[in-house]
Amino acid sequence: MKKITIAIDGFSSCGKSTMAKDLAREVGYVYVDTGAMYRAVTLYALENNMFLPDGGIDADALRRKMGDIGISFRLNEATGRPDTYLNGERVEDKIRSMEVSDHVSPVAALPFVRSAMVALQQAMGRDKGVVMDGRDIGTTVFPDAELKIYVTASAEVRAQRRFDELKSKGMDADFDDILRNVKERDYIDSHRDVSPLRKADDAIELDNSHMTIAEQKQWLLERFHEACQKQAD
Ligand SMILES: Nc1ncnc2c1ncn2[C@@H]1O[C@H](COP(=O)(O)OP(=O)(O)OP(=O)(O)O)[C@@H](O)[C@H]1O
Ligand SMILES: Nc1ccn([C@@H]2O[C@H](COP(=O)(O)O)[C@@H](O)[C@H]2O)c(=O)n1
Repeated sequence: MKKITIAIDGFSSCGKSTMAKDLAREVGYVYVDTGAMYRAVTLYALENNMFLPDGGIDADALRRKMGDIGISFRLNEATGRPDTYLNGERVEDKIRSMEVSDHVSPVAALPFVRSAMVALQQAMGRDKGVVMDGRDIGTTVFPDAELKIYVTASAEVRAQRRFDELKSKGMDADFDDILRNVKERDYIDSHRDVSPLRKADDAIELDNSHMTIAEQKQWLLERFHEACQKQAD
């Protein structure tokens, strides 16, 4: 069967990567978490003191250093999932911190950051057989993807899911703080000039507010088989 490209976009913390990883594993495709790439650039900027005292980013300093930022994924044998590496260091935990979450959207709005990440993502998906999740995969990275999904859920449901996740990992979590971050990122991501978050015209919308993980996995698998069938006809 010919491999296809699957683009999963949507708001923060709505379950995109959970769905994407599950599907990739089920059908033997490569999974790419593009949010992790923007998070890695943000971590680099934080660790290299590129944020100004007022919280803004020193864009010129980051632009000069873009060539020094190496982002890659390596399969974690224990989890069976890819981990994110920044210049050879495994940064999977660091990039999920609240500090990175609080700084990532302004970094991801910078045109030179986006063009560098989009080029990497297009190279990763060149041979198809990829499930990629993010904000602009169906609109900018792979506008010709055979299957595009746009996931939504209420901000409160999403914040609760993230809160539960952090608690279950034994990490500090404050619901109001998470809700504020989710809403703030949604706003910046959907209002930036370059590739704002929006549903591609040909994307299938899924509101998973009242779905279980197992139900959304099954739903996506069905959409995958339909898209493959359409491709074969
Ligand atoms: N249908 C669901 N019901 C309950 N919890 C869910 C559901 N889907 C995902 N989750 C949980 O919600 C949390 C956020 O999911 P996930 O990380 O997949 O979202 P995301 O959209 O990829 O987020 P981000 O954009 O921030 O990377 C995870 O803890 C995940 O296990
Ligand atoms: N294709 C993408 C993916 C992500 N972003 C930005 O990164 C932030 C973190 O992404 P998560 O998926 O890990 O939540 C996100 O809020 C966006 O600002 C992006 O711009 N494009």
